[in-house]
Amino acid sequence: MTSPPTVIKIDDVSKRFVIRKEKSLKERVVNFGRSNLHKEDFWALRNVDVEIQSGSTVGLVGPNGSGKSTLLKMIGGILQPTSGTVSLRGRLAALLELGAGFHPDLTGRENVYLNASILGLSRQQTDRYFDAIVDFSGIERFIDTQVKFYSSGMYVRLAFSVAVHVDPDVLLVDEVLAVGDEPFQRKCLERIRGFQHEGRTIVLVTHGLDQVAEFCDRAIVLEHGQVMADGAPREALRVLRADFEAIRQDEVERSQERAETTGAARPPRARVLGAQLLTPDGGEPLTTIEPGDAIRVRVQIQADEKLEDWVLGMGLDTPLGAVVYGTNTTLLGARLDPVIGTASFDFVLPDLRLGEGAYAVHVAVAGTNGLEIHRMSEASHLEVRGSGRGQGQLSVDTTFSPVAG
Ligand SMILES: Nc1ncnc2c1ncn2[C@@H]1O[C@H](COP(=O)(O)OP(=O)(O)OP(=O)(O)O)[C@@H](O)[C@H]1O
Repeated sequence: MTSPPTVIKIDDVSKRFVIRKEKSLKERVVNFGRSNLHKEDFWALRNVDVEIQSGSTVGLVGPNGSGKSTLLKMIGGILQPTSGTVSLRGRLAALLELGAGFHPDLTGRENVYLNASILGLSRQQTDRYFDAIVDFSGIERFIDTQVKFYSSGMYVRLAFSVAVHVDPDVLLVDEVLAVGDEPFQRKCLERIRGFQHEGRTIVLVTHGLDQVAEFCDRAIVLEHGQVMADGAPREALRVLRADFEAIRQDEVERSQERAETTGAARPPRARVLGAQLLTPDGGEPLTTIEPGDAIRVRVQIQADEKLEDWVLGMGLDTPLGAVVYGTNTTLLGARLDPVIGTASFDFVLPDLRLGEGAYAVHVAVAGTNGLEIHRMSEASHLEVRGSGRGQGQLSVDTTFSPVAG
């Protein structure tokens, strides 16, 4: 079998922006008479290589400022790379940041024609699609209003509607979809699904990781302008979650250091060392269960300083990080004695009626004031075998019968 042709080829692409910064007062005095701005190079993308095959749906994910929109704009031809090349085959339609593509002083109607012509449609072709475009957008009342008076949701409605009606081979969608209301977002996602069935190529920038898991057959994780992971969404998202966790932990540590230097009260140094899953009697390690089995989660923590007034939390997450279940010692009405050094604690979960699949166990130590001290989001992993009688995160012994009469 031959693999589908490549429609987007990003070859060793880097993008540099020049940032102008205000000089400090000292610099202004030293450089008196010259500009108050100094320039600094900023690399938004560095040596990115990506090939996207026809018919695939790719999610571009990553922390804020990691270069996702820059890469998407480069695929869309809105930005040129500083070095490297981007090539694209087929007709492209793009829904990029708000403001791109539409002229503010023109009406919605005029913008539809302008936009469609930029995307390669003749006036006659646009005439044919026009009613469908306006109908899908749901903003017919405002179609003869200048778009500068549109709300961001109205704007996106019209822009998305044009993008999906011009028969594109490649559809680029930036996060902007998120400003549409819920029914419209649903409609867009349905349309994107339709596109997938028709074998079109879609590149989606999003922070909705569940959207990536649901829609994409591939995810690319960008961080600091570089590709950190590229592959099956589940694996790529695991890398991203680990990154987020590291960023979060970094922030906690920085705020602790800040508290130290300012003399403010800071939480004690403590961390989760790990967790093991055991049979309920605590005898055997365990990795796989049947729905309805019980498990014992043994948690180890380390307190480098006396840990008082504290809370221990534990929970189960899907591979994408959605919490399926969580609890903590406050909710359970348990009082924790002060701890110093290492200590272990058991949570016993009887009758765990989880649906088939993989789950991660998270564990966190927090103060009774609610401030988290340390969290381990994948302290352990649990696999639940299924009965094949249902889907989702719950296992239910559902019965079925026709109603007589
Ligand atoms: N025109 C520009 N001039 C200077 N810097 C820019 C410009 N456009 C983007 N950047 C910078 O490049 C970096 C990447 O921006 P980009 O918008 O691609 O990130 P992103 O991953 O899409 O972020 P977000 O999730 O916040 O939308 C950011 O640090 C941003 O400030």
